[in-house]
Amino acid sequence: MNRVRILVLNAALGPLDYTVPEGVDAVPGSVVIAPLGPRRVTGIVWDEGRLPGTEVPAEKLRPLLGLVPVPPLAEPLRRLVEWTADYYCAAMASVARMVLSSGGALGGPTTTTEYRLAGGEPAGRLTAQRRQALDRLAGEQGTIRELASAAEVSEGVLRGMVGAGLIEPVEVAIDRPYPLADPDHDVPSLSPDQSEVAGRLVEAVRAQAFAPFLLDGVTGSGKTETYFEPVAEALRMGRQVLVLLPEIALTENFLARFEDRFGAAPVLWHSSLKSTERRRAWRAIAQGSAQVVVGARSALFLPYADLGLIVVDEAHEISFKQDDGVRYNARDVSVMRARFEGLPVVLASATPALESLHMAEIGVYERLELPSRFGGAQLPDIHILDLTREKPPRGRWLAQPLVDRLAQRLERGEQSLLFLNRRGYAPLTLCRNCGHRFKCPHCSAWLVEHRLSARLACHHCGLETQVPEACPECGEGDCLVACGPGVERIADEVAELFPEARVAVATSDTLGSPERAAQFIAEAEAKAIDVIVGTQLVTKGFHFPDLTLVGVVDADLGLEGGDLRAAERTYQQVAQVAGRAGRGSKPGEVLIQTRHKDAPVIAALADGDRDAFYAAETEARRDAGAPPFGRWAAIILSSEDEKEAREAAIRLGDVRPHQGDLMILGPAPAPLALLRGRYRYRFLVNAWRSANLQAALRDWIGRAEFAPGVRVGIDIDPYSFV
Ligand SMILES: Nc1ncnc2c1ncn2[C@@H]1O[C@H](COP(=O)(O)OP(=O)(O)OP(=O)(O)O)[C@@H](O)[C@H]1O
Ligand SMILES: [Zn+2]
Repeated sequence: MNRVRILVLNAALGPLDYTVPEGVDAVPGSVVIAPLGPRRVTGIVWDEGRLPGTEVPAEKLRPLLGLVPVPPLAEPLRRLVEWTADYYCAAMASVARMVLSSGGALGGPTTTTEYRLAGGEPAGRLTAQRRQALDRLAGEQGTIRELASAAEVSEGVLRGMVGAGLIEPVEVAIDRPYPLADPDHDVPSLSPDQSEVAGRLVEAVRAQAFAPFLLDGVTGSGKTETYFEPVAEALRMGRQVLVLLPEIALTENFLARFEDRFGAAPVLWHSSLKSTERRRAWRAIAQGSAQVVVGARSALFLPYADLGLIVVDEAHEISFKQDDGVRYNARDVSVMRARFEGLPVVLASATPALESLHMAEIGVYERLELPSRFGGAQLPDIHILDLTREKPPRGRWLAQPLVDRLAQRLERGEQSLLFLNRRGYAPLTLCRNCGHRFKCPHCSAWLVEHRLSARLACHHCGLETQVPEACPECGEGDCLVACGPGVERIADEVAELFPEARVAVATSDTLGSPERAAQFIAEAEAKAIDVIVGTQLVTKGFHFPDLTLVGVVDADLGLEGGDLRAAERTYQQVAQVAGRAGRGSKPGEVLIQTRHKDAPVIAALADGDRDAFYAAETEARRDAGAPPFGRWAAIILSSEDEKEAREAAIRLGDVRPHQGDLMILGPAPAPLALLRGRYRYRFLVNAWRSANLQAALRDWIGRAEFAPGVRVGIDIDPYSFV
């Protein structure tokens, strides 16, 4: 008799066994519907012998209800699901959910109903809500729910408008094909360096075998143009390509360049896609008609029918690390996927992660270098501005030499970029009268004032409140003081110094949607902006030829706090933002404001001595047994009840393993001791490379018992230490 074991997409359930009814072709990887008590569950038929579970006698098994009409998940993807779950100590079901991440795609129908404005003039007077909907929905099409959120009216209002004929339904085919990309649409002529690198990558695509590359090219060297050639080759071979980008705000720029090169847009994948777009993309990916997919990290787990190449652009970016749900690093999992599938993977960066450089050094990754900027542009001159000597006046943050350079740029009609990695107006607000500090009630964090939206916001849980007129503690009016600068405050300072300058704030608050990002890029390119004040969002990817000055407002900011990669991250951020200067024909200049001009990372930036920085950092990591020489893992215990969290931490501490190859620090209250209403305790584990870290952690946690309100999170290779 034919029985199968399935992986159910519900982490609370173990694997379940079923019989396969006559006529149902269930093979490993098939997505199936199965009965469970009175319910139906979705699952994936797994390979025999690879999902441990208790044997149920055959006569007790129920038959599967049927197959979901999607291609079975291929073997390499099943191995990737297993590997990811095992490596990151996550449930296989949670990983599998990322593969089948478009529930809607699994259903049967091939058309769906969307809505849009019917056009024409409404008869009679409109309610304010209907007016608002008409104003905001021009050019929009989507489900009622999506339109309601776009127009900020209730779904009821829109349904009423459908009834009144103001909004009309449209039948949309889910599987309508995407426009075809043409590998030979507009082929650039590459520089000799670029040609050599591109040639090597094209060869690897043709070879159809696992080959990891580190594409290490200075800012402005044309890494994108270069890796477009192996993309073109994969297209010629009829295979699919995945390009991972760290930030959705960067995609606009990328899409435009992609379209110029290939004559059609790629298929987009990110978390804010509309559900119909998601279904269409998922199905096209699984059927093989999506040629090139550009996406955020979650695109990595999709069921590509015939993948031929993976590119991870800005591969050093920490946003490739997911910090909730399955805590994985898309950069590392990309390499594993390439290995299981047998294909080349390219990690591209001007400031590679130390871990990636190390892999190149020991010969695991092949290193391809682009040592100079494209078109003869020079790397910018870098100067240190010692804030202990050049103090800005009270309440100001830009030292005089930087102000002078800004003035010069404005005079010459060139653009400047000021970088400060802090959103909002001020990181802390307090009452001048009683000293009350505005804190988030759910997190151990200050509320950040955002003047552009007149709100106080918690950057951890998203809480927002209006800025109060009076202090909630002492009741005194007009007594709030902003402490320290955020980008909005720097923008104010520039506006006061140069009232005629056109200043733009560029952060995730102001460039949150693709449309706004596109508008910002268009304005900057048209030189309608003189000074950009931005966070890490503007440090990478952007190419504005007339931008010739970069000011780093506070280079010391990233060095504070307990981040074990602080120096590396500071180096990367400053080097990336410096890389925005002088990309065209005019030379660029960078001023770095710091109070610690002798700190090794600042000195390395000043000397432009990347090799010295990486060498010193490598030695420091070796001494500390830190990655890539040793490994870290974090365990985070949390509960809504402080005492419960603390006791769980103590209990886990009591049963800690004593092994020579593991060092366990903690438990200690996390730096963010309260997050989203949960109290948090942390352990940090430092392991030798040879230790079986995951097995030790699983065994350790398995030995402790926790109250039901306690959550246990394991973070392998953590990037966040809060
Ligand atoms: N072969 C080429 N032909 C024409 N233009 C090119 C070529 N190579 C690069 N460019 C142009 O040079 C500029 C810089 O290239 P690109 O943005 O790809 O650099 P990058 O290496 O990705 O830099 P960064 O790491 O700073 O983002 C872009 O405007 C790009 O279009
Ligand atoms: Zn909060």
